[in-house]
Amino acid sequence: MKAIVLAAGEGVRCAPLTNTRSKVMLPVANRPILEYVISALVDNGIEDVVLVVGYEKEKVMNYFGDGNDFGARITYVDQTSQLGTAHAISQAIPALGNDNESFLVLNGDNIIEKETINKLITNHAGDATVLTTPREKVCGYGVVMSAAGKVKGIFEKPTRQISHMVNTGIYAFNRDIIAEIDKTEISERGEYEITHTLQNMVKKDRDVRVIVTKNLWMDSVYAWDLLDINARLLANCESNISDTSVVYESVTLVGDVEIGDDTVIRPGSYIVGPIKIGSNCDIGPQVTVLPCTSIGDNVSLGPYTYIQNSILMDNVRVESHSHVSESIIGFYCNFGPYSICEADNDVNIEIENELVPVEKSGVVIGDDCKFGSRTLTEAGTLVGNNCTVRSGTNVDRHLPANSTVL
Ligand SMILES: CC(=O)N[C@H]1[C@@H](OP(=O)(O)O)O[C@H](CO)[C@@H](O)[C@@H]1O
Repeated sequence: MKAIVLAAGEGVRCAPLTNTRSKVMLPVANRPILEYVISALVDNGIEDVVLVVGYEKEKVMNYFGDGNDFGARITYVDQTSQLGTAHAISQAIPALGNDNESFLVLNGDNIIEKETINKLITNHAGDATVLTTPREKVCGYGVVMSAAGKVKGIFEKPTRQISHMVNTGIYAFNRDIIAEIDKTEISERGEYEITHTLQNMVKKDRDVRVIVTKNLWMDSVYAWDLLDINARLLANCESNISDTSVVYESVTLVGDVEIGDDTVIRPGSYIVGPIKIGSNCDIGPQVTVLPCTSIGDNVSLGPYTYIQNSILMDNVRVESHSHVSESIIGFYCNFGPYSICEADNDVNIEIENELVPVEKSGVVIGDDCKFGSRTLTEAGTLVGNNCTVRSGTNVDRHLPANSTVL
């Protein structure tokens, strides 16, 4: 069996993190989301992957190459305009070859477990099989109504809560879906949507089946959702300290801590797993890192810094006495001494002119930002790429890219 993985979209609601890379390339537990999708396929013996790319495609192609390093054979299909999921699939189908075998379709930005894919492969029957999962809140998703294992209706982002079964966007299709995709009309959202194709098939009494999974399926709609995904993935991490790293004797490591090559953890630091720390980092002395934190490569954390439940991407530098909680910090950011990325409960974050309530939130900071000393970035703030925040200032609202706060 082969798989089509959809990785062309931008992920606008994850901005600013997606301003210069697509959502599938955002790191969680120090790996891009898409790498977990490809691993789950390879672990099920699916090595032929057609990757539909578009937005910032070079970053995807440079990282995954021909797929060999990941145990896969990747063929890229360029979806030059993002006209919807049905359109993306139709562009990719020719790359599957002519063997008439059924195939899988997955989103490149959802985390799934190997067993879930196995269940879909082994239970696929009929013309199409839709993988669903129960969710209390279905807002923003496609939802599925079913009876006796058959789809009775599939509705894209309905305004009313008509079912608790979310469409995961993971499917097994027979090749004759191609003819149905070709007939799909443009939706009211202005896209060719595979859910629309499936609904048309249901109406024609074609055999569209449903499989329910209660296994892990995680989607990052907003940037801060990455923290939940990060925590779930770190729960599987095991203690592993590279032989080439140096961990001073007075360092306390509690629980599962992974430390990459050539990283130094200086005296008096206190690190509570699950935590992943990349290669070539310089941590401490007297640094506290608490669960569930991922620290990328070439990160430096100065004396007495405190980091908790956060993602620090590669090449971040946090100077002494700084504090980062519940936050996501993009590549190549710098914080001067005594900087605070604050966290708070029940924060409303404005995204695309909508206020999104978040139970607990810190800040989300894009790439290449420079903070002077004694800066305070308030909970719920999004800072665009390449901003400069001068010493002693507060950031109390979203900053567009390239801003300077004096
Ligand atoms: C048109 C389409 O394919 N919509 C899918 C797809 O939505 P996006 O907004 O394109 O991510 O993925 C969702 C799962 O992440 C699924 O619930 C939904 O039905």
